[in-house]
Amino acid sequence: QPAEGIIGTASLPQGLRGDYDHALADGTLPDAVLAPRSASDHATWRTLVARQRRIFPGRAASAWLEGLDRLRCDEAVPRLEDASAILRAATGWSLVPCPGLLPDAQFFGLLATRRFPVTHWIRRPEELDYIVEPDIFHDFLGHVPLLTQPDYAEFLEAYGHLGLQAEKRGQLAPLARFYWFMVEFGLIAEREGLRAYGAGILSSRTETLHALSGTPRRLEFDMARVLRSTYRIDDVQPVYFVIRDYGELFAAIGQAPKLLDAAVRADPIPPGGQGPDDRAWRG
Ligand SMILES: C[C@H](O)[C@H](O)C1=Nc2c(nc(N)[nH]c2=O)NC1
Ligand SMILES: [Fe+3]
Repeated sequence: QPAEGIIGTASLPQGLRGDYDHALADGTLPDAVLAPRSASDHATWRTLVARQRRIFPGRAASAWLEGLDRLRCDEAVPRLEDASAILRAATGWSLVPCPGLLPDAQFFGLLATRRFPVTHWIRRPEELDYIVEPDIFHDFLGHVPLLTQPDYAEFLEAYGHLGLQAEKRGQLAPLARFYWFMVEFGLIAEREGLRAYGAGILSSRTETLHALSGTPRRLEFDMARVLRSTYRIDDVQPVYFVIRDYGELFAAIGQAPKLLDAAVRADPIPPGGQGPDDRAWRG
């Protein structure tokens, strides 16, 4: 059973790519140590963006697509300071370079100060379809566009604060599940139809096609259900949760303190399993 969520550095998977030796106490990388971009890096980036752009119409959430367009990042690996200038003006967020996956405490600490950590390295050309760890394509294209949307921006900061508290109370496993289903693999019901806003979906061609296909189950978002739902990290998701607006995520954070305790004690629901009162999303 793949491990759920990352608790402390100790459980950071071995052999992670990325320059952890030069990482600062808050998990970020100083500009001076950042490897320059090669022509092949920019070519890999352009190929990945162009491939996703072809399947975004009718699948990607409108606020996310507007954010992507505002970031003007189709032609080359983006410079974080350029994107940060746009984000600061929109929602006060900014981007910081990091070596890769960070221990939860550092990760939550950055989110709580409206700084989103973006992995510096980019996958190799022969890894276009799948990589295990997040690279700059997943972190930037997947997570950054929606940081221009005020409700979502407010929610992710609140999630950071909640994460710092939850760590003290040993409630990280259910909170990692919330991040997985509602930040990485979230769907939203828009007037024009069902759309994806999750970073793990929109940065993967396979998952984008699968999430909006007839195959997976889709349930109405329910915080208590999500906090009990375990997941596989090495395959497309069998079940997704659907929100109706980004304000629902911020409201759920408000509910979390009382639900986290119950979730820690409750039996986890296996990936793709049945919940006690699942409400299928009927569109
Ligand atoms: C918090 C979340 O559940 C998950 O464990 C983590 N995600 C990330 C992380 N670190 C980075 N850089 N990016 C993530 O998405 N550390 C922990
Ligand atoms: Fe991610």
